[in-house]
Amino acid sequence: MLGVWTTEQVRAAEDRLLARTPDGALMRKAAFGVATVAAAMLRDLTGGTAGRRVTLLVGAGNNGGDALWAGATLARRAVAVTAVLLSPDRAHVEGLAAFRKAGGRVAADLGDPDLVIDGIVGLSARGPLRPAAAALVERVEVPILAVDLPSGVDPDTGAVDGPAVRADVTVTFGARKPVHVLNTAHCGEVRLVDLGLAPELPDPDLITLEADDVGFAWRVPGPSDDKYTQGVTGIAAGSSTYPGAAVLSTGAAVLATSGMVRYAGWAADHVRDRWPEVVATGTVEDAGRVQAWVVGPGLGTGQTGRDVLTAVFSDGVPTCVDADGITLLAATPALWDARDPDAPVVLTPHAGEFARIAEPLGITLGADRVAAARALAKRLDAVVLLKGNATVVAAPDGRTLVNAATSSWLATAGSGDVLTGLIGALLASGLDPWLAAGCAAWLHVRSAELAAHDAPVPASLIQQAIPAAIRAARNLVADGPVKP
Ligand SMILES: NC(=O)C1=CN([C@@H]2O[C@H](COP(=O)(O)OP(=O)(O)OC[C@H]3O[C@@H](n4cnc5c(N)ncnc54)[C@H](O)[C@@H]3O)[C@@H](O)[C@H]2O)[C@@H](O)CC1
Ligand SMILES: [K+]
Repeated sequence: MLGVWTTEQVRAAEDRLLARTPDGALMRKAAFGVATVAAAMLRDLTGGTAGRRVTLLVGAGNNGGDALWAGATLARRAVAVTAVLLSPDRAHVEGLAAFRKAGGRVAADLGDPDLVIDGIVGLSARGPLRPAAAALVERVEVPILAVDLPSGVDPDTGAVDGPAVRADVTVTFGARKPVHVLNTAHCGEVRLVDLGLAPELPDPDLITLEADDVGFAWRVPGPSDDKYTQGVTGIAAGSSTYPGAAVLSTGAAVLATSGMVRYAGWAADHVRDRWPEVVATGTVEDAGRVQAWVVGPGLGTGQTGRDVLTAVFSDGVPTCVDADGITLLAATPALWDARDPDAPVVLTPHAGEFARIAEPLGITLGADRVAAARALAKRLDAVVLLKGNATVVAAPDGRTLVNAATSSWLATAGSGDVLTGLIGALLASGLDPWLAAGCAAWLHVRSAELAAHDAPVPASLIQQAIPAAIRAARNLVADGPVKP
């Protein structure tokens, strides 16, 4: 599990650390980390460092100071370093002096570099790149290393509202900030330089799950388990128009649990044909006992859908509501009345579904996706999994995790149905609903990575990669769930 802290939290922690650290020591440590990564990138790109060319884009604050100190270190290693000062009067004084002393050169233009270091703006960034910086960045044709964060991207929301740096690698300091998990497309690979900040940091604002967290959370059957004790997942999905949604979500649940899966709905024959191990019936009432329900994928938004949702809620078990289920709740809020207040609900909207259900409640999906997901989770007393390139999962109590996509191959028809089935299986296994949604999101991304191999991948192949993704997560957990 990796922690993520807001810029306000990081700033306060840095102030406490700075108070007991010699002047300039933290900046030099940060800059040394930048120089080390820059040298490694140069070696990868060109086979060496001596005589290679690096251009620094230097803004007005300490972020530019980091770049200048890093430039000084590189210049001492015989790299030809040029600095373009975007605010020459406000450039970091000590950093600039060290840079010049080491043999760095100040110039008005980019030159012809092998690598560019973005030290335009860091933690204090507000809004997109200003025109002069934007014009320079637009002309960069070589890899970019961003200092702390890619300039022009909002540090706390990852939002981009105009010109911004798209980095290949971002070297950040002390703690990950929200931008690093919310906008991996602009950050590229994120490296963290340890500044010794940990003792000063409060509890993280967000977390992001790693493979071993997911492996640890996955329920492994013991010798006394049978098909019922591991949790039975119920799937109420599909219609004559969308039988495929039923097959995809049910199959994902089958592959994600060694317990049992029941299906209730129109597509029972389709489901049985593809997944003979599923106990399939026509209605929720006939389905038998389950420990969690999935409701919504391909369900339709008419009276049948409303009846199914009501029947599922009346069962009083943890429930994941997706797709048409969300649209139904948005159109007919009275459907919530059937919910047992003690039974957790997980909602899995994409941006459009989020707007549908949240806007009537006065919650809009703006640049701050974390704030929006948290507000809706609290308001509806439900876990909200907001889909997107970075998936945000907020619990009603405020716990929030972000799962960053590593590519966009998951954005394919039916992919959401697979995710829903995974969530259902994890809910049925008794996992905390927030963690269940987070682990499912992680596994979904991993399955797509394994299935895609840098090519388009249909949802049915993402589904087939589920066992391999579970194995990848579980392999990191020695002898089962023993993590302290
Ligand atoms: N505080 C510390 O202990 C440390 C800070 N470090 C560095 O210091 C950075 C923060 O430095 P600062 O607080 O001086 O601020 P920045 O360097 O982030 O920003 C400097 C100034 O740029 C201007 N600015 C804001 N948005 C802009 C935009 N879109 N385009 C152009 N200019 C813009 C503002 O006037 C702002 O005050 C961190 O990101 C990190 O790189 C590191 O040296 C590690 C230690
Ligand atoms: K930067």
